[in-house]
Amino acid sequence: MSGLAIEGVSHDHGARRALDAVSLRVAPGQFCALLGPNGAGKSTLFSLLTGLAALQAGRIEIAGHDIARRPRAALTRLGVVFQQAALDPELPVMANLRYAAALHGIGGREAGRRIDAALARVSMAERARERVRDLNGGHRRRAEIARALLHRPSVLLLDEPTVGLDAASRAAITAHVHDLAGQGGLTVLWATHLADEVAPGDQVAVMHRGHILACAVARDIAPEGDLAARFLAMTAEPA
Ligand SMILES: Nc1ncnc2c1ncn2[C@@H]1O[C@H](COP(=O)(O)OP(=O)(O)OP(=O)(O)O)[C@@H](O)[C@H]1O
Repeated sequence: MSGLAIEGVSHDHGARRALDAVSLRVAPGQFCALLGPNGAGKSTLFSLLTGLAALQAGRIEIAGHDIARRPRAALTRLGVVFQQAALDPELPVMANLRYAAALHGIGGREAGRRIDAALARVSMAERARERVRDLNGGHRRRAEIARALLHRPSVLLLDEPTVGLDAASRAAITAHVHDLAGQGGLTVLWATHLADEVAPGDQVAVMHRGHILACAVARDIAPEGDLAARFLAMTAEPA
């Protein structure tokens, strides 16, 4: 399948099991929230999806390419927005994106076209000439998302992309990325510990202590509509 497939992935950090037989499928064009408290294993899963850590057990396919057997093919289909900023704050958005495009071997007019398109997708076209340092937190994150779209990935990973943002910026980024999936056809895996970033029609994988506890449409996990309360109940630690 051309979305994202994770099958039976287990991972140990020394004696500590961080992931235990994790399986998850995200269909093409679907937005999936990976919802887990601190220590659930989200970062470990992301490091496997991005090829930063080697798979110990199980299988990962990105847009139909097995990450262990065809890492290059798999990783070129993947866009990643890391928690840490990937843009140079002293440079304008445009210069940052030209550099990022060059890293993908994209230059000249094609780079200009891709940058314009990527910025337009996150409503940032008018900020191309501003220095990253001068942008507010929400616009910085949107510029990071534009960077991740330059090579036209089919799967986009975002690792807690709203950390440190105010409520309005959080809502704007969440809406933009939902649009990238719904209208743009991107497959999105969005790691968060905030249930209010999930729309009722989103797929949600609830993760806790290295396990996927539930994977379904949000309104099926919390039929009364209170996903935050349901999430807390599912992941509550004994007092
Ligand atoms: N390098 C490491 N060495 C040892 N244990 C680790 C290492 N990285 C993660 N762990 C442990 O693995 C488990 C999963 O951690 P991970 O960082 O993947 O979770 P997370 O859901 O991303 O949490 P957070 O939101 O706090 O980053 C935790 O128990 C953590 O302490």
